Amino acid sequence: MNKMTVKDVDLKGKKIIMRVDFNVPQDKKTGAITDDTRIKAAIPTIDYILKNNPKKLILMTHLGRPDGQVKETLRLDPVAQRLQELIKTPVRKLNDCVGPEIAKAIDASPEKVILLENLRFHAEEEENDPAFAKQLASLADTYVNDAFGTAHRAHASTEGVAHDLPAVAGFLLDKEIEYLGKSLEQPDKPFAVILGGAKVSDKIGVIENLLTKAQVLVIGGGMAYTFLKAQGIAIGNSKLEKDKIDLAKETLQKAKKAGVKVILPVDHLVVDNIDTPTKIETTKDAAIPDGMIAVDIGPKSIALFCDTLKSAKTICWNGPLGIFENDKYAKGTKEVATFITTLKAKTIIGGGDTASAVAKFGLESKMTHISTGGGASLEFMEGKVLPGIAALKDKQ
Ligand SMILES: Nc1ncnc2c1ncn2[C@@H]1O[C@H](COP(=O)(O)OP(=O)(O)O)[C@@H](O)[C@H]1O
Ligand SMILES: O=C(OP(=O)(O)O)[C@H](O)COP(=O)(O)O
Ligand SMILES: [Mg+2]
Repeated sequence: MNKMTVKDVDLKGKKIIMRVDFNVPQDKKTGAITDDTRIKAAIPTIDYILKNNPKKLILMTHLGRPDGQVKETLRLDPVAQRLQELIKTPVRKLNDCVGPEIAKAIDASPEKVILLENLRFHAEEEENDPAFAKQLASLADTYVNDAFGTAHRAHASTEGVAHDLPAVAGFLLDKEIEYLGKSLEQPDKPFAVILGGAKVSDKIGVIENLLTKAQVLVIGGGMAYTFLKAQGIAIGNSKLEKDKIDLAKETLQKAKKAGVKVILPVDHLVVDNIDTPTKIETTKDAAIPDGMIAVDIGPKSIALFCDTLKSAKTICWNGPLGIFENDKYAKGTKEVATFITTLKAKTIIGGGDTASAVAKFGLESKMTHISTGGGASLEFMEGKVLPGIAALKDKQ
């Protein structure tokens, strides 16, 4: 990567502000962190900075999508607690991320490592508001970006702040770009992409560009139902992105023209209620009965997905194929994940939740690479310049 890193700047005696992606999966009921991969992934950079005697290391991240409001369940206290355990160094967690009181609290903190409160409690973060970015910048002397998972967002903490301070990359960002760049430049063919998950409107747009790279596209999870609807198939109350139906239709036509094989689920596990189901059934075909919600792909789809993937030489996967957090809805994701580990193929997994699924099934060491970024790795794969990376200083 042609960007300066923490190794290229003087850290001693300086206040360093570092954007990390600690947007970790949490248990819906208790708020407990269910997977700390993203916290662990930032530790090499944190350790390196601390070894170089900075005055302070100020960490900042978002958690979830609170949409500019303070949401008690999305405060970062559990993240600070886990970070402190992992780095074996005390962490001071503050209750906001900007303002004179925060600047004072940082200076007064006996702890060297500070974690600011969830950036997305302020709408200005996602608006990339220059005044908000300046407030963040005013807390430090140097900016480090190690948030690969959020590098596709042009937000105040990932892009704006880089205009106000010397801005360099951390080791995770550098490593992710290096790896994905090398392995996806000329992937061994057939190259298959598996797309699932819940961020349909965010990620459906990447497919068009992927049609020039991949030979096979397997679509499951929350991503599948907008495509099935576009084909006139009944989807009950399953996840639907209404204003993307036309885009899904066009995408399917473009894929046909480009000769890219698109595989969608042919059966599903459906429930009447996600959290408290009284009915759990497998459909006989792709159609979903009225009032029912698809929570996983069905057994015929598992077989079809595995059969489609068996000859792939490179597989990139973002987005679980069902609501795997619930063991009853995890079979599709688990079986396909297990199957691809048996292939002679390069397996690249990306995304906070997909990585967490792979960890839950104990398959981490059997995949070729696990990236901390889902949307970020998809946009990188498309060939887009990620704004969080573009804003950093070029190597001289
Ligand atoms: N059929 C489905 N309906 C609703 N949500 C789903 C479905 N299948 C998967 N999901 C959800 O998608 C979420 C992850 O999506 P996303 O954030 O896009 O993936 P990643 O973090 O790997 O990039 C998971 O929390 C999972 O429960
Ligand atoms: O979890 C993330 O992305 P992912 O779900 O695509 O892996 C990142 O932290 C970005 O979060 P966002 O999609 O709310 O901007
Ligand atoms: Mg996610």
